[in-house]
Amino acid sequence: MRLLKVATCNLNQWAMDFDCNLKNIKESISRAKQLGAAIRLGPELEITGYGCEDHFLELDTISHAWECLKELLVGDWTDGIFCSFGMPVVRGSERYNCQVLCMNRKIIMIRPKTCLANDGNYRELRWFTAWKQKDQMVEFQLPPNIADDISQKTVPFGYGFIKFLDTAIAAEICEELFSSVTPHSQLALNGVEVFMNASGSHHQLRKLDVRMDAFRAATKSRGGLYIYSNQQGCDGGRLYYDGCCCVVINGDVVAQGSQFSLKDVEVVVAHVDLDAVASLRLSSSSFQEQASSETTVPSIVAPYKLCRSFHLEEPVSHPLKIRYHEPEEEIAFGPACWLWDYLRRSGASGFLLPLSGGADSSSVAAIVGCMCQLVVKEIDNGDEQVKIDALRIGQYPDGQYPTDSKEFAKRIFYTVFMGTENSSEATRSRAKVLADEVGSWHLDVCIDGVISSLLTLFQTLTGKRPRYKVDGGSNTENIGLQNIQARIRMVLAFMLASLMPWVHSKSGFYLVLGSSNVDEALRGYLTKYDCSSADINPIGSISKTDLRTFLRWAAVHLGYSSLAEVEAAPPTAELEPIRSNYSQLDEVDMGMTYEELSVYGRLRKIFRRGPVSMFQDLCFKWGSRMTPSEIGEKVKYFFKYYSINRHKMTVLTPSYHAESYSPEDNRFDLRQFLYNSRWPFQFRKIDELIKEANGDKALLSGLDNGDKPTGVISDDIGGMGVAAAGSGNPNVGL
Ligand SMILES: Nc1ncnc2c1ncn2[C@@H]1O[C@H](COP(=O)(O)OP(=O)(O)OC[C@H]2O[C@@H]([n+]3cccc(C(=O)O)c3)[C@H](O)[C@@H]2O)[C@@H](O)[C@H]1O
Ligand SMILES: Nc1ncnc2c1ncn2[C@@H]1O[C@H](COP(=O)(O)OP(=O)(O)OP(=O)(O)O)[C@@H](O)[C@H]1O
Ligand SMILES: NC(=O)CC[C@H](N)C(=O)O
Repeated sequence: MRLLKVATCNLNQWAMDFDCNLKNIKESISRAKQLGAAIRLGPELEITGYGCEDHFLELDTISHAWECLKELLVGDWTDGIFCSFGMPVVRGSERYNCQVLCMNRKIIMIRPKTCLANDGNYRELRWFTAWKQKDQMVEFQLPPNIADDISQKTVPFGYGFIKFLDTAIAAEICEELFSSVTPHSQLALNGVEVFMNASGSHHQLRKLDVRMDAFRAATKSRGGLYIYSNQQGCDGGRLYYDGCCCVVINGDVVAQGSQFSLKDVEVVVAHVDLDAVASLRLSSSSFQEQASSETTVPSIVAPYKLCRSFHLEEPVSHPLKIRYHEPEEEIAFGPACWLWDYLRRSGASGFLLPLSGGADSSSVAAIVGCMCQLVVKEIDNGDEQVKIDALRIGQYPDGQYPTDSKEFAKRIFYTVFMGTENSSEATRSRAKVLADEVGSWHLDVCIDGVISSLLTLFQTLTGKRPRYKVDGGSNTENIGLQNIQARIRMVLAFMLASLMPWVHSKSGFYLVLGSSNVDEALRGYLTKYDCSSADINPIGSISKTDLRTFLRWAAVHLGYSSLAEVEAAPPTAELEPIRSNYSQLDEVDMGMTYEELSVYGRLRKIFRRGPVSMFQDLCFKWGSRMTPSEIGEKVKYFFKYYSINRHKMTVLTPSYHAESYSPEDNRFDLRQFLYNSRWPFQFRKIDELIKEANGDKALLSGLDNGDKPTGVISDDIGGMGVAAAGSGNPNVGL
């Protein structure tokens, strides 16, 4: 037997905070050593933090990373433990994203990433070059100050693996695992038994199974020990890195860390028998045949043993059932943890949320409540760092600390209902009841006085006073009157957020939370610079359909029972007067349902459909209940409003990135914002197709929601109901 104990970790790094990152790295090594591990793996670019972005272009960033690495190497950190550290390295005139492999105060090898992540949220090619040379490693000259201090001048650099006396180990860096030609397949045939994947991978709803399936597939038939490490938390941007460090052997998960947590450092270990890997490989004739003819990958020798022979001091790790969160839990915990990191790192004293009693702002209130619950739970579990942060943010007197989530919420969370004559008693009271359940400090204000002052000012200036449509006003007047209310709310929200702490004799400021959802953004059904313009938004990339499912879940599982009523109410902006024969409803106003918007949103972004191909897809999907010309009208209507309002995406409040259908313009869904909203060429094509399909007469039978006409659209494109994280959702891109 070759018994090997390995440790991997989730680290809550912060881009450019080298002290914080180094502290976490040291803590993870200490714990790995205490647990008796022979290997410690950390996340991708852990020394700088993964999300440094253009700071990677600064040479300071590279030299600080070396300075931190030197500190690890001159101390006893790497004594007796093989460590992988993630950091950027400059070689000549190229910058590489590397795993630096060290042991016993020496660098054994530097492995640059060969396949960079450059889709969706990732832009690694902007900062790094992919290492392309696969046939030999090169000699890397260490920076002089490092070389002197660790008495080592050079180190092998490149693609390859390390032959220890009792096993062979290689790095595989994040995206490489998901690429078409994976390093691990070639390395396994070269005899590599242990793979160390350092990753910087963000949370996306229902994505975890894609990752877990990849680890299992990498090792199930060809055998192998796969160790995965990831960042966890908000490292300074819109992404939440979702940890889930784990260890997999021959397709079985034997250790799995948390996906959502407030901890700065989480270390998991596994104790495995590497002979199980050798034995599986030797039982496969095809593996041996292919191994015997595989091109030789460069390797270097490290004269150390990492394994122990048979002993009974500790059992080997057994296969575990993989833990997947339900999507509703993902919506609660991911944004809650992201908010906590943001809050404690921003220097703010809490959050302020304009709470309308509607589905969106109520979801945000529930997420903040969930954050408070997690904080109290973590303090209860003995997490000192969470306690220190909570005491500081909550400004507790000496000797007191949070023991109750509602009490904590009262200190750090203001909610404010800003009613007008157009608000209903139902929404006002729903806001109040939910605030009581969550524990926030709730304010209820009437802003009619401010609105009428503005209108009087306008009248003095122009001699005219706009009227609502129901009172005989034009469309322009109607929109103008709505937008005044919406924008005043934004101004008032920021005013309260900066001055309420002063009113309550507290220091600091509160961050304003936004609560617009992805569908409203996509359709542009929001006022530019209204209450959707906030400091940060935890639900900005989540669809209304998913939020409603979340509300039903949260009513039960977070204990905020009033959310069930919030969910059941029809969505309304309450910006127009309510009359016996009129009340404003979102779906009527928008000219489409939220469910339809979800379908358009997914087809547009995830399936990269333009107007014409979206029309074609929807003919298959909706063909049994709508005519092609009806579908054509719907598609045109959607694209018209999408394009008219695309400019609003340029100023969208920074949002937690949770979904691959997000229309967020700044980092993820990069598009122009001035369109010809008549789409003349595309709409003409749709008209031609309708004509060819014989217009209104052509009804396709047997093809509806559940059918998958083109093999592209899955039947869950409308929302969360169907697929949970572990159920193999085909819609998630990594
Ligand atoms: N191409 C372009 N590039 C850059 N900017 C452009 C632009 N076209 C217009 N604009 C600007 O955008 C303005 C129009 O946008 P905006 O001011 O938002 O106004 P608008 O989109 O006309 O109206 C807001 C809509 O949101 C709805 N709504 C629903 C629910 C809630 C809320 C709420 O806020 O609570 C609002 C409301 O009913 C109304 O239909 C123009 O006046 C102009 O300043
Ligand atoms: N009466 C109100 N009091 C406080 N805030 C409000 C009020 N009306 C709207 N807001 C704020 O403005 C945001 C946008 O308003 P909108 O009417 O579009 O609501 P929404 O996006 O449907 O959200 P909700 O479902 O929370 O009403 C809301 O999410 C909320 O934060
Ligand atoms: N850092 C990376 O290489 C990211 C890879 C991949 N797209 C992921 O999300 O996991």
